[in-house]
Amino acid sequence: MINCHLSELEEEGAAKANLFRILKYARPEWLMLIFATVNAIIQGCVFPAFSLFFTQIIETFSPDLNDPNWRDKMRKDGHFWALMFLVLAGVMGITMLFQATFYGVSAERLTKRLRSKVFRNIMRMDAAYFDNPRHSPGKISTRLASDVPTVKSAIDYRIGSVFNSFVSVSCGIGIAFYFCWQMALLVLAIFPLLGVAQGLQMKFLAGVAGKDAKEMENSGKVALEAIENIRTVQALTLQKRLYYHFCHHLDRPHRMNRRKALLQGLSYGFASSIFYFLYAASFRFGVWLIFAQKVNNPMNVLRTLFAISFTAGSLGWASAYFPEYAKATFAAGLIFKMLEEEPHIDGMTQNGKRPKISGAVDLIKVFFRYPERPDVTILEGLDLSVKPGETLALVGPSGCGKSTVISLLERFYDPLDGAVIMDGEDLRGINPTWLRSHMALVSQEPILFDTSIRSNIVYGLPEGSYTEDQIIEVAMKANIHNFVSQLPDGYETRVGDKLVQEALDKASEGRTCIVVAHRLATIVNASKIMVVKQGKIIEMGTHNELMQKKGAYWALTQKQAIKQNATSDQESDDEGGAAKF
Ligand SMILES: Nc1ncnc2c1ncn2[C@@H]1O[C@H](COP(=O)(O)OP(=O)(O)OP(=O)(O)O)[C@@H](O)[C@H]1O
Repeated sequence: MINCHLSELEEEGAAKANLFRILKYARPEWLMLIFATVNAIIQGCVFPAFSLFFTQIIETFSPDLNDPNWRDKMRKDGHFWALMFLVLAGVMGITMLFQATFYGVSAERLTKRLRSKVFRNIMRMDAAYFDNPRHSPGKISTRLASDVPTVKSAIDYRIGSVFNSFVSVSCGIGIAFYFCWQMALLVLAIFPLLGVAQGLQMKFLAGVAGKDAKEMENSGKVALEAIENIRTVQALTLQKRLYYHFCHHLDRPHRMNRRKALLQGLSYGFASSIFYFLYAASFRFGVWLIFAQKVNNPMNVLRTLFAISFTAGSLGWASAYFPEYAKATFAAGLIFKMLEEEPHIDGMTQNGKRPKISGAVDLIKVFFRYPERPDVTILEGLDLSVKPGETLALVGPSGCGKSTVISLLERFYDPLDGAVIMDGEDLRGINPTWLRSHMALVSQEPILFDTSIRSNIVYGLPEGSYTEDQIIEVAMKANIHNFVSQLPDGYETRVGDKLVQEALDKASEGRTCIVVAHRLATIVNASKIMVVKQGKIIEMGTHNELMQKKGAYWALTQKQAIKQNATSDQESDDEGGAAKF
């Protein structure tokens, strides 16, 4: 997991973020975090207090039976210390409640803010950003879905246990040295052994788990491939061979699991016996200290021992925070890098001019390469000019750069050299939202069949398998029923690219129109036709002019006529190669 994040960080050119950077993003939650931390600190005092109270209870229940008032004393002390435990219960409950709530709420608020900020920043990005495979939809959605929530574990309730345990252990050590420093030194010398034993155990288990997972993955791969290609497997009678192959891969991880069980047992046994060894050594030493008259109150030996051993347990909870924190720093590194990324063309900026747009378009000596294909020049000094209200058709072989011209006009990309000018203004100076709101981009692929609306809805269904009501229900769900009902022919209105062309012709009245046409029949009436080849305009004129010229355009029309004849039997000809050059 960590290795995978490390390589991702390198790929993204990001660095691990630390707690302070994460906290910087959690600024609005600071007050809540401080309040939760104060509670964690107060809670940290509960265990040291408990260790002291515990000794007092032992003392209360070991009365001096020669004292005639021992019953009264025990009753009084018993009630008092019971009350003290009640106080601890209250403090523990309240501090836990506040900690869990306020750390939890802060973590959720941070996650929500980060998620929306990351998404907003993604929305600002330009087309080149999305062309990059590192920003594929899968990667971006993983960042939003899993990496953002991982960041929150740096400031959720687990961080409370770190403060809590720090306070707890410090107070425990303080109490221990206060009551019997010799004993404190001994206990502190032995305690790290317990930590070492547990640490070794964790490390050893993690190591084995890594190799194990890899082996298991191999056997899983065999199973997956075999099942996916079961027909081939059966046809070639490979079942037996695959079975042995699968078992072979299983063998190693399961053998390791058995070994792991034994080693796990050994390390658990070792770690837990160390705990009692600590007590054994401490009591033995305590007795020696008392008889050597180094301690005058025997109870102080217990106070010292309990102070450290009761508080040290909290270190275990605190240690649960660090692996989560490590993951959070990686995830935060990736997320913060995404937040810091600045688009070359900011799709949501408020900056830029908002000139009156009448639709005069000029491309002046435009050079362009896609950032993801820097070695291929798509446009090589392309010049183009359209007056307001004119219709310009771009024709040319597939891949010659027609759609690229549209992308530059929409300012999805900026040219490498030259300029795209709208009404005398370089696009780079115009506010992108303003620019785009004055344009309509209509896809060239018709998505409807050239028949009635009714037939489009029931397309492919056998006659009689649907009712009139069902057709209307579907149209209502698609929110087109009202629109369709208002048409003169209602559900019998013919749709399809003929109608689409009509609608486009109407919509383009009085507007500048740049058409990337695959079917030349659709552009015969264009005010200007330009033929693009190898990133340049090689021919320009009206349909009649270009036909008379008998050049590249004429050649294209001839090619299309031949192809169209060849495919005339097909119902839909638009996407069927014939229309494409
Ligand atoms: N985002 C991109 N990144 C890299 N290369 C691209 C990108 N978009 C298009 N291209 C390549 O740029 C060249 C020009 O593409 P463009 O879409 O402008 O051609 P076209 O003339 O519109 O083609 P068609 O008639 O097939 O739609 C093609 O080789 C295409 O593969």
